[in-house]
Amino acid sequence: MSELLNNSEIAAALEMQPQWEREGDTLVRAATFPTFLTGLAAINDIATLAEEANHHPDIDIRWRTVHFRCTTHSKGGITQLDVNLAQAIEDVISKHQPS
Ligand SMILES: C[C@H](O)[C@H](O)[C@H]1CNC2=NC(N)=NC(=O)C2=N1
Repeated sequence: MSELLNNSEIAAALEMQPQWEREGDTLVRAATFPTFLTGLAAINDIATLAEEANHHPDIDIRWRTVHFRCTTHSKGGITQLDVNLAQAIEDVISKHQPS
């Protein structure tokens, strides 16, 4: 699960997650929320999932826009853990958007 993915595996994962992009050894996503506090509520939910997975995104909060970066620091690149985390983050982002 935490072995480095090759380029085609990463490309296939991104096909499933079109909101995410690859920046070198990291999967990245910028999400804009209705309010600053909504963004923080989403981050709180993501933090719980990250703790459960023992795999954590890098998070950069810019008012209502939150930048997520997923990479496996201990491996120095992208693993299935990052793909799974990106999917979990995407699900939380969707839940915190206006219906
Ligand atoms: C001991 C090590 O820090 C832990 O296994 C986890 C914590 N969360 C982590 N998160 C991420 N993104 N990469 C890691 O290598 C990682 N390691």
